[in-house]
Amino acid sequence: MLCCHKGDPHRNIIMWLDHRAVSQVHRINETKHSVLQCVGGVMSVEMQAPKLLWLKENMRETCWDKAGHFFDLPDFLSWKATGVSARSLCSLVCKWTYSAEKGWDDSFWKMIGLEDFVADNYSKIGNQVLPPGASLGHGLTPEAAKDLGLPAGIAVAASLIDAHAGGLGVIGADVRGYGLACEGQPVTSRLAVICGTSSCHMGISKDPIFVPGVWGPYFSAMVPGFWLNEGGQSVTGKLIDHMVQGHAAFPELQAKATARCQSVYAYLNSHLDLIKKARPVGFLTVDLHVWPDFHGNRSPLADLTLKGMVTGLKLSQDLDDLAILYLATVQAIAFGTRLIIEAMEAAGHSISTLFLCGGLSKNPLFVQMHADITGMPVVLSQEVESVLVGAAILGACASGDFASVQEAMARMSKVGKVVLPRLEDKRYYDKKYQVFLKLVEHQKEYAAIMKGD
Ligand SMILES: Nc1ncnc2c1ncn2[C@@H]1O[C@H](COP(=O)(O)OP(=O)(O)O)[C@@H](O)[C@H]1O
Ligand SMILES: O=C(CO)[C@H](O)[C@H](O)COP(=O)(O)O
Repeated sequence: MLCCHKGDPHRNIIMWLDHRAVSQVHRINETKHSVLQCVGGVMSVEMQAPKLLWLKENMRETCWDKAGHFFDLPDFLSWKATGVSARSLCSLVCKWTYSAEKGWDDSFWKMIGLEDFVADNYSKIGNQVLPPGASLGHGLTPEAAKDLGLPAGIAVAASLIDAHAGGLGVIGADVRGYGLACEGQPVTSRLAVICGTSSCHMGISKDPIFVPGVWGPYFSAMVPGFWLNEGGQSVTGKLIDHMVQGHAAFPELQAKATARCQSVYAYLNSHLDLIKKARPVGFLTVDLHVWPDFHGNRSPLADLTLKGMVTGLKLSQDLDDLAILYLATVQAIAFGTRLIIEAMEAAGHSISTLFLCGGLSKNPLFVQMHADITGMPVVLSQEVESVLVGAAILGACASGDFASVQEAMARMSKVGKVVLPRLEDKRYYDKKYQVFLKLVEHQKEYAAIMKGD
């Protein structure tokens, strides 16, 4: 989020999934600057440096020269709540190239043409940095308290990015008694997957691990004292909505779901159960395959030019076709998670259990497909809004209820349900995964053919 001092107050935000800064991110990546090592070797177009450069190059007079501060959303919210413009270590490290050990790297900002920040000692993007959970100023200001209907002075914590708050809300749960492979193992064997509009894959380690195409290692950016690697998929919930809502049978689906007082996804899931006959539901996509990068690939390919692909379409467009296309899309997202996990494991992570949260974790089909396709058990939290649990953990630390984030995590995250993989279906998913990998290989070949003379 970027906040301008003057200009149109209704248009002072750039959304996280905004991809306008393509030319800027290419130039940033061409510098091969050492800070890029901590974003998987390639900076994402979604990060703040390319967006800032875009603003300087395209809105110099109306925004760049006049802006008081440039904020990430969580820092903007804590500033509005307390009047304190200190930034969270999480946002600066994960999105703005700040290093927990070395601070800002002047040479990077100079090299990409944003030397202005160096000259004014980073006052507009943050020169006071606090660990997530630290108490900010004097808490909620009287003005913010009035807006929120809360007492003034309530403790406000230095924030976490939403995905990181979700990770904090699930990854530390006590798993004793569920027979999970991660029981009695270090917390580093758990991968938190926060699945909403997009998905984020948060793995932690005791020592820094460099995973090509996966962001990090970021020290203490999620769990204090641990390094964080963050994989991600730029559109997941958004992709499912897009595929379903854009289908010719969507009006029929909507009418039928409304008549049953169900969400379209609950209706589709029960429709798939009806048409699967005796076979497992996942087998309905034997000849329908999707590559899910409709908005580029964030991890592990780090290629924003990639596009979505569907193979196996027929002339019919009825509710069965919609349901099967929806299933193939859900599966494609789960295959994307498998690809990210493989990249993380190849670099040194050892992951045995997934902890899912976010809007998509409310969808039982999405959860089961993640278990089946990765071959790992999926833990769902008791409190489905785990991002809010993460925020509450930070608040509890800021108000002094817990001495450390780790202690608050262990006490406040709770396992709700465990979904096991159907290992008997493994061979089928292994074959579909082979096709999945071929799709991207072929897409790259098409691009090369079209580039040739
Ligand atoms: N009850 C539900 N059943 C199935 N899918 C859901 C449900 N609720 C939300 N979703 C999916 O989750 C996505 C939004 O997730 P959410 O975590 O709310 O978003 P954000 O990441 O923007 O905070 C939607 O795009 C939708 O696909
Ligand atoms: O910052 C992120 C990753 O670090 C998330 O992608 C961001 O929080 C947006 O999430 P969503 O698109 O699901 O709302």
